[in-house]
Formats: sequence, C-alpha cells, structure tokens
Amino acid sequence: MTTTLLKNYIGGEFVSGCREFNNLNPVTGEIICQVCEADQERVNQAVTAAKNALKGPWGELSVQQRAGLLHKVADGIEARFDEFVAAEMADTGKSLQQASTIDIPRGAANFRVFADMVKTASSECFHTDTADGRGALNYSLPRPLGVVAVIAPWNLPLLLLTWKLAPALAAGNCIVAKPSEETPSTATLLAEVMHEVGIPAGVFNLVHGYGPNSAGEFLTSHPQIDAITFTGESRTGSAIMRAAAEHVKPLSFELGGKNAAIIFADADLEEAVAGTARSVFTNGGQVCLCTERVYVQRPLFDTFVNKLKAKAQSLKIGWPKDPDTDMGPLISAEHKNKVLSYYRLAREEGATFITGGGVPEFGDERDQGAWVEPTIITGLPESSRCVKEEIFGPICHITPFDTEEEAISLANDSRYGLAAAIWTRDISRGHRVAREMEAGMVWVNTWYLRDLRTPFGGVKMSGIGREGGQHSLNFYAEPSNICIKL
Ligand SMILES: NC(=O)c1ccc[n+]([C@@H]2O[C@H](COP(=O)([O-])OP(=O)(O)OC[C@H]3O[C@@H](n4cnc5c(N)ncnc54)[C@H](O)[C@@H]3O)[C@@H](O)[C@H]2O)c1
Ligand SMILES: O=C/C=C/C=C(\O)C(=O)O
Repeated sequence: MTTTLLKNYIGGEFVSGCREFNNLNPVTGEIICQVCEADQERVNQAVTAAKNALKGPWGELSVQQRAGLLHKVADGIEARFDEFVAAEMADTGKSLQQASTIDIPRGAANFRVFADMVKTASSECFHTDTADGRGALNYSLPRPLGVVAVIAPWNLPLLLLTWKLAPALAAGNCIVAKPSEETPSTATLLAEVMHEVGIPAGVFNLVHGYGPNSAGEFLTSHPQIDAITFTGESRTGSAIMRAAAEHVKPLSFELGGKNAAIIFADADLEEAVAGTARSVFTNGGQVCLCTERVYVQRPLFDTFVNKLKAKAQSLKIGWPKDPDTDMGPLISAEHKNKVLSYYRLAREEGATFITGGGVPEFGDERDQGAWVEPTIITGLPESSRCVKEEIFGPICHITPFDTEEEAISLANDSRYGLAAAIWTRDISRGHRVAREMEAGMVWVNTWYLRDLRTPFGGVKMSGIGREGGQHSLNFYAEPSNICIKL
C-alpha cells in the first residue's frame, strides 16, 4: 500500500476529511492502517458524482470502449498482483495460497468475463402481425439501471466486490461501492487501478465505513441510488430491504447459508473426505458456500468421521505467508467470539467433539489474534441451534442417515438454501438427489467448482435473484421495448 490512511474515492479524487477507524490484522490483532469513514455528506457527493458520470463520460462511450477499459482494469490488477495479495492477506489473515490462487485471480477474471459478454450480448426481436398486413417490429434495448450501490462482505473481499461491480459497469451503470469495514484495502487498491487505467471520474466511487448509521445505511437509503446489490448476512439483507422499500429499488441479494453435504455409501471415500474437508475448512469456513451440515449414509459413518477427523487434524494452521499454511485466523476478535460461543453452545446442547472445539496456542503474538481450531461435532438433534444457524467458522456437524429420502429431507430442513454437495458414484442418483435439493447451487462429486456463466444465488433466506453470466447482465440492465410500426 502506498498510504497508511485509506481514503474514499469520489469523483476521481481520493478524499479524507471524515472520522477515521482502525483496520486490524486478525493474525495478531495489530493495527494495519487507518481508514476514512464516509459520512452522509461524502456519500451524497459520491452519489452525485456517479449521477453526473452516467449521462456524461460513461454513457457516451461505445460498448467496445467500455469493455476495453474493463479489460485494462483486469490488467491493472494483475500488474499489481503482489500488492493485492499482500493487502488481502493483511486484512483477512487468509493464506498466501488462497489469496494468490482464488481471491485475486478471480478479481481480474470477473472484469474480463463481463467485458467480453457485454460485447457479444444480443437482444430480443419480434416480428408482430398487424391487421393492415404491414406488421410491426418489436425489439428490446438494454439500458443501465443508473447508479448502483454495491455493498460487499469481508470473507472474499475483492472477489465478491468485483463479482458485482464488473457486470454493473459492463452494463453501463455508475457505482458507489462500500467494502466491509473489516476489509477496506483491496477495494482502495482497486480504486487506484481504476484511476490509473483511465476509468472516467465519477464512474466508480468508493466509500468506506460501517453499516448502520454509517456509509452502508446512508447509501442504501439514498433516494438517488437506483439499485442495490448486496452480499452479506441474511439479517443485513432484511435491514437493506427495509431501507430500500421507500424508493422501491431493485435488489440483488446473495446472503447466508447452512449448506449440507450428503455422502452416500457408494461414494469414492477418499474424494468425498478430501472434498468435504475443503468444503468445511476453506477460508476457515468463512465462505457462504461452506458445508456446515454433513449427512453420511450409515455403513460409511464411522469410517468417514475418522477420516475427516484425520484431515482436520492434519490442516496446517499458521502464518498466512507460509506457503504450506492451510488455514488462517477468523476475520476478527468479534467473529472469533461468535464462533466460540457456538462451540460452547454445542457442548451445552450435548455434542460429541470429534476434534477441535478450542483455540490453538502458538506462544507468540498470534495468541492475540482471532484463531480457532477446526472442529467436527456429532450427536446433536437436528433441531439444535448449532445445526440450524449459520456459524460461519471451521466447523461441521455430522449426522448418519439410512435412505435417500431421509437424506433429502434432512438436507432440505433449513431456512437457508444456498448450496449443497452430493457424493456418490451412482450418477443417476446424483441427478435425482440434486434435483430435489432446495438450494440455488448443487455440486455432485465436487465443491465450489465455478463457471462464471452459470446462475449463482440462493433460495429461501439465502438470497434474491441470480447473478453470473447473462443473469448478472439481466439484473444490471433493464430492457426497454421499442415497437416500430412498419
Ligand atoms: N450468498 C453469498 O454469495 C454470500 C457470499 C459471501 C458472504 N455471504 C454471507 O455474508 C456473511 C458474512 O459477511 P459479513 O459479516 O461481512 O456480512 P454483513 O451483512 O455483516 O456485512 C456485509 C456488508 O454490509 C454492510 N452493512 C451492514 N449492515 C448494513 C446496513 N444496515 N445497511 C447497509 N449496509 C450494511 C457491512 O458494512 C458490509 O459492508 C455471512 O452470512 C455469509 O454467508 C454470502
Ligand atoms: O462467500 C461466498 C462466496 C461466493 C462466491 C462467489 O460469488 C463466486 O465465486 O462468484
């Protein structure tokens, strides 16, 4: 980073002038830098700058020119790849391995995929019969929504911010983005890249701050914002819906999950164990798609539990920069307290701890950080809070089942419906069970294998709408129909 004070980026300028808050590294709890919190006035300025750019420099560009600039943003991220990786690691404590193979490459890929899509997008056209025999031509013209508020969480900061930002820009909108208060650094680097590559002033604006009574709420309740796209907790989604209701704004929500994995007795055991370990412990369990409920067919139950335990115990918990580190800390002391409160609750609810349940001890400055142990529990009733509520940490509960019907009904017994994973060698069963899952995304014999053109989102309390490929462009641009009488 070139500065130890992260500023807001408004109308093409880096601006401070508001209150400051600390950005902490969860590995040790030390302060990384200060961040300028945007107040109501700053948010107003950002929205005005975006409105002005909409009809001005951004609206005047051809689709080819816009897409060309978005490719330059992707190139700009790659040109400063190491800085982005270091910033993401510092804010989150995630491993070098993860930041450099998932988070930052996807940040660049998100711009490329939507820049390319928008260049080749087609629109509907209908030839309509009329009584005079001459007919009419109906065609639809996609138009940007206007100024879009993009509100992102802390778990995959650059990946999730750009997942929304890139299609919104590709579709011709102007943006006011707010990253999580926990992870302001890569968003600020991205603003520098936007500036360097010549994204016109006001097209992309960045405001820092918290949610309630801060930049988040100022943005979502702003009358000049035309749409809100949000990733985060379901409860925050409800608050944003209330704020957006007054001005009837379009919403796209990617929210929480309590995702199930079903392991049938005919599964490839080694693959199922390795895949489930990945789906439970990646990013310390802090991925919305992570598995927190595992259902294992009874003949395989004890073997599977023992093998998953061995995997969990072999995970290297350590300094993020060590190339062989598998798992870093949680995002913050506050989140550590939340996850540990579920570990305590599990004990009170009568769970058996197969492994974990505590806090690792290092004997160095990491003992002030936000670390918890990877944890596997069994023996809880399905109605217990630890099986029902999203914990968002490196923990799963494993339950045995006997029949396919039982597994389906257990997996679907949730208020959430984001993702599911099914492990079986019987591909007919894979199809059959996948179809029954009340979830937006189902993986069979894999987990988090992404194709950015596919619909991404959740059912029930896990979200509203779909993003990904054309689904993103459908949200970020609305068609006007034009009817020409021939
Ligand atoms: N479905 C998905 O694709 C997906 C992806 C990632 C994370 N998540 C979910 O996100 C959660 C973890 O992220 P988090 O803790 O950062 O979520 P969060 O809801 O606490 O915060 C997300 C963002 O919303 C802002 N915010 C909070 N309250 C607000 C308000 N009242 N008005 C406007 N903005 C507000 C925050 O400052 C932050 O930028 C988990 O529940 C996880 O499942 C879902
Ligand atoms: O934490 C949630 C992860 C979401 C992942 C994506 O949105 C993606 O891979 O596009």
